[in-house]
Amino acid sequence: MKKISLLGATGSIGIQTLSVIEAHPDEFELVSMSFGRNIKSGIEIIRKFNPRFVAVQDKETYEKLKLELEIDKIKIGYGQEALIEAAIFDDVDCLVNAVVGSVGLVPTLKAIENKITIAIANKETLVTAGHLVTEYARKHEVDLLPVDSEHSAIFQCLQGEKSKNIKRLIITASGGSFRDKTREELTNVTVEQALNHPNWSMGAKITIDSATMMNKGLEVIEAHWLFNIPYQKIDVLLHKESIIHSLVEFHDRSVIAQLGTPDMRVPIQYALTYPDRLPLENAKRLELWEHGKLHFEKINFNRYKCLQYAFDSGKIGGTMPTVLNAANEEAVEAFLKGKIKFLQIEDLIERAMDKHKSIAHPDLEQIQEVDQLTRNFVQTLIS
Ligand SMILES: NC(=O)C1=CN([C@@H]2O[C@H](COP(=O)(O)OP(=O)(O)OC[C@H]3O[C@@H](n4cnc5c(N)ncnc54)[C@H](OP(=O)(O)O)[C@@H]3O)[C@@H](O)[C@H]2O)C=CC1
Ligand SMILES: CC(=O)[C@@H](O)[C@H](O)COP(=O)(O)O
Ligand SMILES: [Mn+2]
Repeated sequence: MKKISLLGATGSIGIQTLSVIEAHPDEFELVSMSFGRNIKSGIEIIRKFNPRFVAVQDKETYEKLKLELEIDKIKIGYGQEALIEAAIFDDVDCLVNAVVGSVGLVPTLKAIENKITIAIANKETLVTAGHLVTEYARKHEVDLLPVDSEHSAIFQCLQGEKSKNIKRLIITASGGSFRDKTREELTNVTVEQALNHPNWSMGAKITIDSATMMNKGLEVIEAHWLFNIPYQKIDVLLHKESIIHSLVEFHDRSVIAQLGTPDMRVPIQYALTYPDRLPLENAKRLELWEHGKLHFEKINFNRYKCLQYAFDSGKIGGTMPTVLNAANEEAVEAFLKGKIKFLQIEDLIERAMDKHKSIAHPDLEQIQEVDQLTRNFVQTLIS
């Protein structure tokens, strides 16, 4: 029985993780969990899965939850300390980090210190402090298992392979909601249009990231850290069907790809069962003949500026990816709230990066400081 702590239980990845846990009651047990403020969904999950500890985002949600739950044996808490407690609660074997944003960083580091295997969906954590997370994982001999579909694909392609034989990683990108629009046509796009991803049903933040192509940028940085591969050996390929989840080219020109219908339960379950596999009964089988043609296109970096910024920040290194991530988190939130236009997201990121002088090999404190300063700077520009 694998004991799971799940951060971000009410989200898109969280709910799908719970469906995997529910499908295999003899394999997995939910020991602890967190959510933000979505108390209705949180209570449903608590009643169904009976976790021993629940963390919520703030005191107000905590007070409401206390009134709703008459079950004494569930411990609850709020804020950053509670998020950490949920991550490392009692005898947890595996932390599924499915929270959104860099708030997931410290709980991840603490879980690694406690020798808990990490199944990581929360890509912002790896972008903002990939060197710290991977150094910690090496030092404490903890597995860092990818949940993001592209990284799970690469991870599966690399099973039994030596990393010295890799020529390049090829990360596929759907192009997001606006892939058929020109840059000019992006000027007045709405939040509702941006949230309409062609292939995946996901949380709001990542869906906007897909539309700006920042999601792919974050994934490039995530791949750099997870697979210890230089940026020069990472390519992005437009593939609008999201059937090929990513590919690895080896020195002998052989290319291995991982395919499947777009269903996040597959990479989630693989991270939970690795190196084994379990059936996923109600997942749609891939029948390639149903798709007829698959499409591929070269990336135009002038069209997708956020992807260029992500490569730039990764190559500069130090605290520059922290700035990229924090500026993006703030800008996307502002766009979702209707405070800025779609194309201003990339402008704000560019301005934050231009202003910043990267600090090499930052420690946690420096990362947190740069993260906060960047957020303040972007908020000032917005207001
Ligand atoms: N969705 C997907 O298919 C994929 C997602 N990912 C990555 O996985 C992560 C989660 O994505 P997704 O599930 O789509 O996101 P969602 O927005 O659907 O869910 C986010 C979860 O985090 C909680 N949360 C949000 N902010 C805070 C906070 N400040 N403190 C504590 N908890 C918080 C939310 O709680 P509440 O509901 O109460 O607000 C919710 O449970 C992201 O990093 C994303 O990039 C990667 C690959 C695919
Ligand atoms: C499901 C998943 O892993 C997402 O990150 C997905 O990749 C988004 O698709 P695009 O960013 O390619 O549009
Ligand atoms: Mn992805």
